[in-house]
Amino acid sequence: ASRTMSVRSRSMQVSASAKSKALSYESINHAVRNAEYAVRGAIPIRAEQLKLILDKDPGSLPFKKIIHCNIGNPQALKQKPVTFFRQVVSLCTNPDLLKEENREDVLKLYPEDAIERAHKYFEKGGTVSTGAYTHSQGMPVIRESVAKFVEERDGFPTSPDRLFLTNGASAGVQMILNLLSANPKVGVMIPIPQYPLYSATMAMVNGTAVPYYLDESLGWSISIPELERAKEEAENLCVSTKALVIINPGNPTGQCLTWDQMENIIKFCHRNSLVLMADEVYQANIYNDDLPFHSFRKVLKSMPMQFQDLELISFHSTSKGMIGECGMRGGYMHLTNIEPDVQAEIYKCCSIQLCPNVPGQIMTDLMINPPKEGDASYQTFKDENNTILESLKRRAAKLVTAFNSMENITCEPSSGAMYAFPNIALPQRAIDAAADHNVKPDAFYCLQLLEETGVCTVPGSGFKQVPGTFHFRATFLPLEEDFDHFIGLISDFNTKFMEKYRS
Ligand SMILES: Cc1ncc(COP(=O)(O)O)c(CN[C@@H]2CONC2=O)c1O
Repeated sequence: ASRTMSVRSRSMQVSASAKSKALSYESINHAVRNAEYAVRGAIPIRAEQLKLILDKDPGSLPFKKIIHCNIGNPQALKQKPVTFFRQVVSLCTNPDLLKEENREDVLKLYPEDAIERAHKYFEKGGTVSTGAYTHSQGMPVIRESVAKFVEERDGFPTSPDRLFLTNGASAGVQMILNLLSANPKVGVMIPIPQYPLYSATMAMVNGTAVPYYLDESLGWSISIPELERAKEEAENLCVSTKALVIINPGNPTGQCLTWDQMENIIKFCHRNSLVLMADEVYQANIYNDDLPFHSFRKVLKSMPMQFQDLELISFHSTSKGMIGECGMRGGYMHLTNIEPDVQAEIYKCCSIQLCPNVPGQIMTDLMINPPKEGDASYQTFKDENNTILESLKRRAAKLVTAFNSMENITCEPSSGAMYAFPNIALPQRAIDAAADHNVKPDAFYCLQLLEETGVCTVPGSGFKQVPGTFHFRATFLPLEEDFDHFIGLISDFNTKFMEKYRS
């Protein structure tokens, strides 16, 4: 019987391999195949391979570790979580810690205000357990808190019903891009360079990405004539543009918009009947006091009545700021002037996903509603927050200055976000060598940098760029104690690279 079984199972295997697979590269949705996401593309994939080699044989490569500067993932580079936030989330996920009979013991480990805050999520408008599905838009008690945050930040009230908590900003962005892309001739304007969530998602939903170029010579600013040009070019291709994506502060470029620039963008969207998608995930990552963050909602609400029907969708995330809670997958999207029947469709999409994850919802509330002056945990929170902010400011300035001191490299200031995006004037011989290796020139530079130093970055081609220009993106997230070493690795590599390929 066992022999029969083995023959039968072998014959079934043969038949399976002989029959073409139901799921083959050729048979899958080509829209998925067309999507590209360089932040975790070829260079980071190679970095993972090198890491496995180092794990097996530590001395086998010209460096001891990989420095992952390809992704804005602060806690992966040893940034500590904010104490109060993790105290509250841990209290919420272990119900025994909130039982009255355990209070005396729990108070030995947790401050009273953390226990008090944790209870809030299990009261009216909250949940019964972090393991239970919540309202499709997220817990009402948290959406009320976000509405209060928005009103205090902007000076204009909003309703919790216009807020949707999301599994990171990505989930919200993808839902809206999908909703917009009614057919392949619908266009969404996206910045170049851009965070590739946008171009990848537009490919996946069979929409048309309508690129508009940021002006590197003007600090990556957005020009209205360029927006007009891009939209007109799309119209000439019979593409009907429905939305404009703005990332402010910018990723990968780090620029921050001024109030006037934002007003002009709103006017452009209004006169062209475009939905404005405001990606504001880096709103707390502000390093230049002369360029403070303003939300698009605040600017819009401050403008004359004629603009007050502009359709605006704003996105926020727990992945950035001073907290870097990327893995918690928290965030929200905020609808302004979106038609009720369209909001109902967005609600349906959220309901199909059931609900955003509950720890991420709680982290979203903690992000926008941290300890206040007078709370037991306020001083610790304030010290932790300011320490991280001041360090990010120093690292941003230091990395940009370092890039500007390297041969054939120039770099615009990083006034916000988590990245520097230097421009490399690659010698022709390097461009030719890249062609010989069948890789794009800036990818060739990034690959050589990785193979020789362990520093993992993302080539500018992964964010798209003006043809004939070359860039790469590096985060400034390595801890300050490692920062000089990190910069030295890139600087020494660049000197050797330019020496080797100097025309
Ligand atoms: C501009 C922008 N929008 C949205 C997101 C998505 O964030 P969530 O984690 O909330 O989904 C990111 C993440 N930043 C990516 C990830 O790390 N490095 C990056 O460039 C981003 O940079």
